[in-house]
Amino acid sequence: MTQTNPASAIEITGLTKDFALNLRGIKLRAVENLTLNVPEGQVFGLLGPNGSGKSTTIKIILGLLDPTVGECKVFGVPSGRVDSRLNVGYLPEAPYFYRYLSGEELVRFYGRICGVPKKILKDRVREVIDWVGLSGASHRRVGTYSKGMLQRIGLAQALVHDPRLIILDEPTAGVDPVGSAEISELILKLKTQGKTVLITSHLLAQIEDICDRVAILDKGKLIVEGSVNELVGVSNRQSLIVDSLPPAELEELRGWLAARGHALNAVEQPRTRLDQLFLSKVSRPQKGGDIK
Ligand SMILES: Nc1ncnc2c1ncn2[C@@H]1O[C@H](COP(=O)(O)OP(=O)(O)OP(=O)(O)O)[C@@H](O)[C@H]1O
Repeated sequence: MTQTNPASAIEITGLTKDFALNLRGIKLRAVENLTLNVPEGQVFGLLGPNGSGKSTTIKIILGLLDPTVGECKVFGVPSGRVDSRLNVGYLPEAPYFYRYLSGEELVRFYGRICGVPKKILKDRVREVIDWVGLSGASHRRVGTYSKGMLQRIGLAQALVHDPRLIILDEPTAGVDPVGSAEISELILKLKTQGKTVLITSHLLAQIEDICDRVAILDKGKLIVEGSVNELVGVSNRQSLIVDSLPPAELEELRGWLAARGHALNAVEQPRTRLDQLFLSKVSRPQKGGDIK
């Protein structure tokens, strides 16, 4: 195995992907000259509007599609090679699971496909199902699971072979805010275990909360890439949160700042975020019960 950059989980260089649309040679450029580095051990958000090339990029990382131009390496191994996938777990955008299998049977099935040794498979399956909070429902048929439970069992199948890189395509699509917050918590736990997570999501507040870095694609091109703190922080301003001031004292403060050459730019009532309000009001489901 040739290891080019040990600090990179994914290295994409000059990647272009064209799809042939018809026999007359009309092509659609889904990804154009993309260069991207996903550092190992970080949560990385791949963002962009519908049709911007996120899923195409993921399929190339997974070796499901070949690049037209450029290259993609996973832990230093070209993504077209089968061994590049040994350390990758994948939760597709709309996973299709065989509905008559129980959660446990499903995860065991994927564990066998991924080569988890037989003697540890049973314990490993229980461990990951417990980890995603589905122990109490592991014998239920997957066809009876709610959307949130399906995403959790999908996460369990992606983790069963203990991969170093986990790719999650829209893991919270259609999941309610409680389920969504729990998936965010699981992603952050994966990070504390040293895993690399590549996630796509249209829930930008969630991405901001959990990602170290993000890349934004538009029409197949990389528009922005960087650390979330650098991208959304405003470096030349500060917020001070104080108890409510009577108008006279507020004017005094404004004058005090003006005398020192500073402006009081905004006086606002702090607001809680709607998702935090929602989470503080609704009950969390019992583990293994009707998890949403
Ligand atoms: N197999 C294919 N054949 C032809 N065109 C395709 C194919 N797969 C994707 N495309 C086109 O490539 C472009 C990028 O699609 P892609 O699915 O990568 O976008 P996306 O960012 O994942 O979108 P979404 O957020 O809707 O999932 C789109 O214009 C899409 O129609």
